Amino acid sequence: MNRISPRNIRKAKKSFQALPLLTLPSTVDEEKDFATKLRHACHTTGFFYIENHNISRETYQNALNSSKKFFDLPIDEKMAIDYRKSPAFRGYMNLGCENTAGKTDQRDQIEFGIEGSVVKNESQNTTLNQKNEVWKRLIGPNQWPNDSVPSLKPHLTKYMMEMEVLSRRLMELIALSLDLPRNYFDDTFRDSPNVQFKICHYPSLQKKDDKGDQFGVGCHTDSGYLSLLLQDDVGGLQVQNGDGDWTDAPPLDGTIVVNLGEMIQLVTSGYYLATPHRVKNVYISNGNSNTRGRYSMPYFWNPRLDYIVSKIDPLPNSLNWERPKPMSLDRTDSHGKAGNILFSCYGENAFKSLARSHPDVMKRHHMDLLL
Ligand SMILES: O=C(O)CCC(=O)C(=O)O
Ligand SMILES: [Fe+2]
Repeated sequence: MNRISPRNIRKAKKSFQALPLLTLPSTVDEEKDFATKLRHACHTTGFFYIENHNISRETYQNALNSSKKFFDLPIDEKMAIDYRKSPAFRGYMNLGCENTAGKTDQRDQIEFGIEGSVVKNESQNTTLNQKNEVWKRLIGPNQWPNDSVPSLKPHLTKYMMEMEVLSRRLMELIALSLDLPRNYFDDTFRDSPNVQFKICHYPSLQKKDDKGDQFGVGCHTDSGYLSLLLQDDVGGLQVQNGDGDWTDAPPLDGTIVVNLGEMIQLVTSGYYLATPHRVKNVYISNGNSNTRGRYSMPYFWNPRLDYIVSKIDPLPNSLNWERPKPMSLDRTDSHGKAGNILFSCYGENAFKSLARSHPDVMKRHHMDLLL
């Protein structure tokens, strides 16, 4: 099979200057018109804002406020839920723990997923060692700071429940936008989809004139289907267009930023785009650089871990290409690394993506995979 380089796949993407704002339909009558707009946004930018999303202000403000309380705690209290204790990469990640394409990210964060129990190897009662079931290692419990910030668990659990409803609705609308039956993606997300949910804190730059090139997270594409981002009013998120230029995705009150991941790019044979993005740290004048900064809540809506990715084949003829078709999509730019191979099993991609960014967890819990 012919391969084109990730650089050329990027070139094949159409340029954009600003990101669209879409109003989710309230009635079935509004869906057709919405689906056309959604198709255009997913095909040309892969990144857009939504309003009328039904996530209540109370729900997301509570989630954000409780999260800020956590980040304001002394470091030893935050480290009580250190993510390195978790084979499933869950918990608090201090500054310096994460990298994108080998460069340290300037953010700290708490990682959550679906509540589960560590999967054991039945015969030996030890942690799994079959390399081909590597995705089972992502199943496990969350770490909650129940003693230090008791409100965090109920507030984030409520937020995640509302985001699940929104994600399922968006997948239904995405199916319609591709001229597919509205339940087309139901099987992909049945039982327990691999939700990843994070609260990120991007510390302020130290000085006003510190323009620099300090990134909270470097240029990357997300690995799943949908990423739904709630950001505070600080800003710093940037999106790369088809010419390689960067467009700001500033905060718009009451909206959620949606972007598409590598899996949906793959299943649509590149008709929909997984768009590269990054976050720049900014200077906040009233901030103490240790505790204040930008806060964001990215929610990643991913397939169930054992889902074998299968392309929509053929893509409906009604989908017009407004840019050249990519010749191959079995490799993409992922987490800033060119030539990232995509496995057919979604869970393997998910594990690999975390493994790359978090070598400490690999050394502590998954040494057998490194040998
Ligand atoms: O915090 C943000 O604005 C974006 C975060 C992001 O892109 C990610 O964690 O994948
Ligand atoms: Fe991202």
